[in-house]
Amino acid sequence: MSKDAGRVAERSRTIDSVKVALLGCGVVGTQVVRLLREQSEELAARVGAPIELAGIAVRRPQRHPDVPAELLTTDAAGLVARPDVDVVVELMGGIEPARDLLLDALKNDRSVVSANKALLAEEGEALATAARESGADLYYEASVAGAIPLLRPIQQSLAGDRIRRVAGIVNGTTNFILSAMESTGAGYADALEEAGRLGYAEADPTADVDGYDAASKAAILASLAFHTRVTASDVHREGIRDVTATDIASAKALGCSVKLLAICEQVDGDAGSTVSARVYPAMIPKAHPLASVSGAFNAVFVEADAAGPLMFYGQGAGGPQTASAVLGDLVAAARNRVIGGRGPRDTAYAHLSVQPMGEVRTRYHVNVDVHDRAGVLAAVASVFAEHGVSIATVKQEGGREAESPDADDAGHGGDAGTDATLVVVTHEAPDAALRATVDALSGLDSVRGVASVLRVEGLGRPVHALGGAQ
Ligand SMILES: NC(=O)c1ccc[n+]([C@@H]2O[C@H](COP(=O)([O-])OP(=O)(O)OC[C@H]3O[C@@H](n4cnc5c(N)ncnc54)[C@H](O)[C@@H]3O)[C@@H](O)[C@H]2O)c1
Ligand SMILES: N[C@@H](CCO)C(=O)O
Ligand code: NA
Repeated sequence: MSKDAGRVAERSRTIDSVKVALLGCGVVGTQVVRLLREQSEELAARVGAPIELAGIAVRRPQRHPDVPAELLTTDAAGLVARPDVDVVVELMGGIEPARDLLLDALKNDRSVVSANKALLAEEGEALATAARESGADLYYEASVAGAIPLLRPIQQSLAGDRIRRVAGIVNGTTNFILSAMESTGAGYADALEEAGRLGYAEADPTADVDGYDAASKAAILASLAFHTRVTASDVHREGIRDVTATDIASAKALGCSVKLLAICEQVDGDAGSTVSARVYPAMIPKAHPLASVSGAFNAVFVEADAAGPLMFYGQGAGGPQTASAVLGDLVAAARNRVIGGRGPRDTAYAHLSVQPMGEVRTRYHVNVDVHDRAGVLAAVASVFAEHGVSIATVKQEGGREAESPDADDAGHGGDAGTDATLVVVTHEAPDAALRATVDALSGLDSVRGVASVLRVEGLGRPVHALGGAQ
């Protein structure tokens, strides 16, 4: 009998209840405690043995009057090291001390359940290695898209298929802000304030609005979908701070919505396959199902060779919602303890390198503020052409006809009433070419400035409304 199998067999002989150490009792932890209490009999029936809390590590015990005092401890390391603990549920967040605590737990054959995307995105390899070596389980369904069952379908239900792309809305706070901007015409600052008032945005919203949270989730998704290792720092990241009410209005005019997308793709090239993982706000056609995902909801498209497109939709955040995913993982880990099984290992065998962002091909919507004078359109178009960026459509907004029909038309713009905006939508081009185009445009005499650049993502569907084939 192998060392692993021996350990598993020994566990199944000795377990008459599954003992859980809970680390952290905040928004999610409180709900996990509640559900464990309220559903204890059903959970015992599903697992085959009762799930019992061995202890709860908190910072300030006096802040948890609803929890039996004998369960509370400020000594998280001591709790994890207790010999009767079978599963450690980590809901503290942050990298340390969570990392060391979970590595210790796994090395000592405690299974681990965590909702900590920052930790999983950064230290997934070390944690998976520790789990593999000890034969313990490592589950983290709650870390991406909260309540939505997503990681288990990717890892297990689609294990026989080949996933090509995982793309979607994985941050509820930013989706709430962008939806509010679209529905009310509000600016970014007002929408953020509203998100804070309703409890979606945290006091420091940086992780959400600057895309760090979504980048961690993208790293986890790309690693699982493509059987490789992608960390948060491998993910190209742009947040939503610079999205303006004008961007949203421009998108609307083109039949699009602006969404903060996390996109993970396997890219097959002559030199082999690479993985692209990126987070940025992009226009998507309103006809695309992701465009109608509003408020704090999440939705993720998974495209696999045989299965085709699949969509996962639901609440990606919130105490009870996230606790649902944590409990699902806990039941899986507890069942394995009771019956002597073991969950699937992470299979990071592909060792794919990450495609540089400059090589990623998408379409772009560019607003160029210009002096409305003869030749400006040709000058702007030639800059796109020189950089190999093909224009699909161009439209002029404002300018002499619209704003100042009686103005002297000598063709020397720059004075009030002679400004215009060229709205350019391109065909697919490499990101580096578009960046160089924007830099060069800013140097033209006739250009007042590049007001905005937003990517346009069809996500597998042609963007007919914007002109030209993709
Ligand atoms: N809230 C959500 O909607 C949501 C959704 C998905 C994932 N998550 C993840 O779940 C985890 C928990 O999130 P939350 O919203 O419950 O956070 P929270 O801040 O409400 O709770 C965390 C708790 O852990 C405690 N804690 C932190 N360090 C500790 C330590 N060293 N020892 C003991 N206690 C400690 C804090 O005092 C706090 O009470 C995070 O990793 C978060 O990213 C949260
Ligand atoms: N802050 C995250 C919580 C869920 O991970 C969000 O807004 O989606
Ligand atoms: Na999930």
